Amino acid sequence: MLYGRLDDLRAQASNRLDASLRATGGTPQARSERETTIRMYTDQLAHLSAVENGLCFGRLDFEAGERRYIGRIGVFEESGDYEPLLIDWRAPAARPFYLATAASPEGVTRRRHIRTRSRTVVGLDDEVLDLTAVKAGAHEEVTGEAALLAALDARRTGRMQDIVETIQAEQDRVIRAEPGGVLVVQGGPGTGKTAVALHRVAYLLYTYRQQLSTRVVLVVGPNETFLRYISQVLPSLAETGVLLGTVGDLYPGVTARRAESAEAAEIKGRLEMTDVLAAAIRDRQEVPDNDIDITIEGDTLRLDRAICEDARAAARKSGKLHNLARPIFDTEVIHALSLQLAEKIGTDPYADDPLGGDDAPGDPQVLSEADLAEIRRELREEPELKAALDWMWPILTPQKLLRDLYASDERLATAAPALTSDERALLRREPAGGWTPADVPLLDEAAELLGEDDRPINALAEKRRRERIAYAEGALEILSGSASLDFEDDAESEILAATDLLEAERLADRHDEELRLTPAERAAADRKWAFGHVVVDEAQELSPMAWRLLMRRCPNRSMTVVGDVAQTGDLGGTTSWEQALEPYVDHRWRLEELTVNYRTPAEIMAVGGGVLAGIDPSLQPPRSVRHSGVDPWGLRVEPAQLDECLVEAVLREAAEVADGRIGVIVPAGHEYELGRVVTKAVPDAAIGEQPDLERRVVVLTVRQAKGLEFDSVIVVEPARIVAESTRGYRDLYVALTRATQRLGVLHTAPLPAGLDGLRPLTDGLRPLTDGLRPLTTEAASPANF
Ligand SMILES: Nc1ncnc2c1ncn2[C@@H]1O[C@H](COP(=O)(O)OP(=O)(O)OP(=O)(O)O)[C@@H](O)[C@H]1O
Repeated sequence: MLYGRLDDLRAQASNRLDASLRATGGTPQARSERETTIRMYTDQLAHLSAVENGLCFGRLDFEAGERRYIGRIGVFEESGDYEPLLIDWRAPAARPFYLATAASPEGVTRRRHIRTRSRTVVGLDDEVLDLTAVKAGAHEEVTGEAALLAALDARRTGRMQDIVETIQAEQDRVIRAEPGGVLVVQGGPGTGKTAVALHRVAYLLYTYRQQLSTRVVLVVGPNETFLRYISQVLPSLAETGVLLGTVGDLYPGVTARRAESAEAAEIKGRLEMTDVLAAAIRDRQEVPDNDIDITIEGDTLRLDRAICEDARAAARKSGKLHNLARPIFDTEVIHALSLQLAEKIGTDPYADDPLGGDDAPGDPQVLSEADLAEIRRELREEPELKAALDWMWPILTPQKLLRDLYASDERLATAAPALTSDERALLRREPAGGWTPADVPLLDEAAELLGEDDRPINALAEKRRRERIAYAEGALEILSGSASLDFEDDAESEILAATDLLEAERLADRHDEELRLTPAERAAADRKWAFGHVVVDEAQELSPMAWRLLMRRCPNRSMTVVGDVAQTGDLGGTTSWEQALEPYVDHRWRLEELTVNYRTPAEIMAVGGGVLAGIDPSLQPPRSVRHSGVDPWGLRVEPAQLDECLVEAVLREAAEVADGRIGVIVPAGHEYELGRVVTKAVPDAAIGEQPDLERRVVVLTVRQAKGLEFDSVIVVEPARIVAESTRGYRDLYVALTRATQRLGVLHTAPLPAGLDGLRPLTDGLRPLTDGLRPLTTEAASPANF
């Protein structure tokens, strides 16, 4: 019945779309409306297709006999009272599905999880919400335990899946929290922070669609690979129109793919770079050491240091941004030079009047104000002077400012005296070669400090608009035919002309809309876009400069910030939310903590916990929701055997996880060398900048593995991972917590401190496991769905 209704809705949308596509011609307004309709029905069809799988996944039975079905979207009866057939998981009426417990049943007597494959029910899990029926050993904090464990034990696919069927109570609270202000969601590895953040976006769009769909929600992730990994989640929840990006993507027109050292990125991320940029701009406001002679109409004028210094002081004092202050600088210089000329002319009683003025010779006021204006105009056109002005106060783009700064030891020394010479050397680079992600917040900051002179762009836009109005007026004239000619009365025809013009303007604006992009596309192209809500994932990795950029994009401070300060790997990242957020919102941010680890089985988390204790004994690892029954293994080998053993380990893990995914996490800089070793045995293993996560085996660094997960993980050379960064132990903690089932550690050097919970493989690389063991499962018969 539900799928029948879904098919009807699809057929309806499809017919309407066809009709809109078939329609042709019409007024510009009709065409524009058709465009909107086509977009609307296309979106509707995409939404209805997205919910095909798992359309209905839950049922609630209430004490009073009421029954509610919970699903991915709301579906209503076609006629009558439009009774809900299926309740959208985000609607308040669906909430007991996630919150009701035996201790607090909210009127619910039974919660049913319905598992489907295509359109067929393949399993039901019932929970009777009655304290007397609670089974010994069941987890009280977990709702829908059987369905949850089935989801957690499922093989990974290389793409993150939605969790809409098994959202847990502590996650539900975060998902449905009010959108205002900054909400920080802190949680250890695998606590569902990413999943929660994405479901929160879907919830906010459902609840506040009007405001958010036009202002757009921005989701920021740590890298491209991660964004691809999560990219299916929102579409599977029938939500599109959200902008996903890294901080490096947030400067329109710049693609930040250049690599650089972690140390250089850290320096660029420091807050003091705002002072460096401000100083770099001041450094571009130069005065000449020697006087510059400008010849105009046979007279030589002297552009001396004093004139330039006064002009510079006046332009700086204006308080305008660099590019916007240039006209002031020009005016001051030109004014001083024109006075020089006036003085020359005025003090030479025998001079011919060069400008044909009619002042009497000998009169000190030989030039009229009009003459002076003419002189100034001529001076403005003088190429020599123009070149001098361009040199002294150049109009700068952020790109030029930064490129020139990095390319010059002198400029760096002047702008960044507080950095050590070694630090400045890390910033030094030749202009060609593109931008790094850490450059992007600096470009953004520079754009703010330089100011954009948008007058030429506005003038062009206005010109285009007028052309379109003229065109639309023409179109209207043709449409209205001779109607306006029938008016005899002058006044009336004037009124008509005015309304015509209004209509023409409206049509011109409509025409603009016709060419329009979706709000998300417009947001991506606009540096000054103010997003309706911003979600930051792996937020602990953001540098202070990156925070500044994001706060600029979110002036209403409606943000969800998710991360784990124990997992910070970037040298410029934060280990304190307080420190990161205080400059922008002071103490006005809320903290929610997620405490249950859904990804990593308890055996693996015990190993991770040992490393975490070494990082900071006050940090608690999250509680794992399940055991796997498989202890993580460790194998020390001779360096000469490493390649061979790595291949063996990969093959054996592949056999263990059948069609699951294996992640081989290696020290940075060794991904290609070890990747080649692996690809010899597994030719389609993925390596590289943006590895394909859907391949069975992926070789990657910790930085690339951030936020990802695999059925089985092999960590290679942990001591080297620790040694390569001052945050090496945190990196190791991240690496150890990527597995959903199995973990192995292969090493040639002694293990780093804290990593002593591994089971040594004394007998080589024989298969170890007796399989995963979920804690409890309870299945009801699929018959009575
Ligand atoms: N309620 C849930 N039901 C089913 N699966 C869940 C649930 N919560 C989390 N998971 C699963 O647990 C895994 C970890 O979730 P997620 O990646 O969101 O965690 P995280 O806190 O962002 O981890 P990390 O900090 O390590 O990146 C994912 O596979 C996710 O689908």
